[in-house]
Amino acid sequence: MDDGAKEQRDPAWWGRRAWSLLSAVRARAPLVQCITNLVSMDIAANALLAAGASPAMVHSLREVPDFTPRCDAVYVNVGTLSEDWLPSMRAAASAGRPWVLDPVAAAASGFRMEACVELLALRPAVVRGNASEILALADRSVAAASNFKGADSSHESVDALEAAKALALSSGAVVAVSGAVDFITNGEKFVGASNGVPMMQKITATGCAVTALIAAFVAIEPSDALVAAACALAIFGLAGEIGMESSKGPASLRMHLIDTLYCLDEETVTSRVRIALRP
Ligand SMILES: Nc1ncnc2c1ncn2[C@@H]1O[C@H](COP(=O)(O)OP(=O)(O)O)[C@@H](O)[C@H]1O
Ligand SMILES: Cc1ncsc1CCOP(=O)(O)O
Ligand SMILES: [Mg+2]
Repeated sequence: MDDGAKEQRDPAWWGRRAWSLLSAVRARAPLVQCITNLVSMDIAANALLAAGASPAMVHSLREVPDFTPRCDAVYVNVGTLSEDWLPSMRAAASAGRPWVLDPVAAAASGFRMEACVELLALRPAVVRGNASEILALADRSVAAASNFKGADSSHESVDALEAAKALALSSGAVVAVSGAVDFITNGEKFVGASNGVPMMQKITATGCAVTALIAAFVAIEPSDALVAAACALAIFGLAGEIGMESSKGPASLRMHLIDTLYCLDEETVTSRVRIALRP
């Protein structure tokens, strides 16, 4: 077992790591370029701001040479992919900044799957998807199944563990599968983050927002994308958990989740983040 793995067997270590990364995001306000889908722009930008980062929804190809090199991280999301945006995604992903991919509804079409596969070859630090997206991407398969649900998952995160491992090994990226338990792997280690509430699935683009948050954490910790991704997922889930205590349904949860993300303090993060290295 390496030294990192020894530390990571201690749940309290994760609480301290999550707090130190959130504090660093607040202190350093990393600039995150987001080339993300039209549905998610608002919640992703608000989640980044509430966490202390600076979002910039900049997607013109002509702005990439000037703008992207000045960013601390890049977030690419194919949720409302079009021919026009793919060149910007390629260029931003190739600009030498750490970047993160959200393969929304990867199996929706051959065009989308090919785009995801091409982007994967540009070495994202992290790929975060729901279980159906990670299963499809690992297989490079376009949906034939009758239970295909587009941007929503028709699988549990635990169903995609092997796929996540294979995808991490074939791409070199850290792969995060979200769900009741979020699983994060580099192909060797598996970490589980179990904060969150099921109602988060009833708010559109929560997955996109947490991938944006992963990009902000990767900006702070580019050399350990596994830790960055696990801590971002747990922090976002914790904000959902606490936000749910004051919410009646998806719309109020959206508001309370963002407020909670903004207000999280050291005591709450260190005592309530639930991350564990899996055997
Ligand atoms: N059953 C669940 N219980 C707790 N949290 C969940 C559950 N399902 C999803 N989440 C959380 O909701 C967020 C979005 O995940 P998910 O719904 O899997 O992504 P997507 O929106 O891309 O389909 C993540 O933070 C995840 O941890
Ligand atoms: C509904 C929808 N349609 C295209 S992108 C999108 C949002 C998907 O968000 P998430 O992946 O977080 O569910
Ligand atoms: Mg998604």
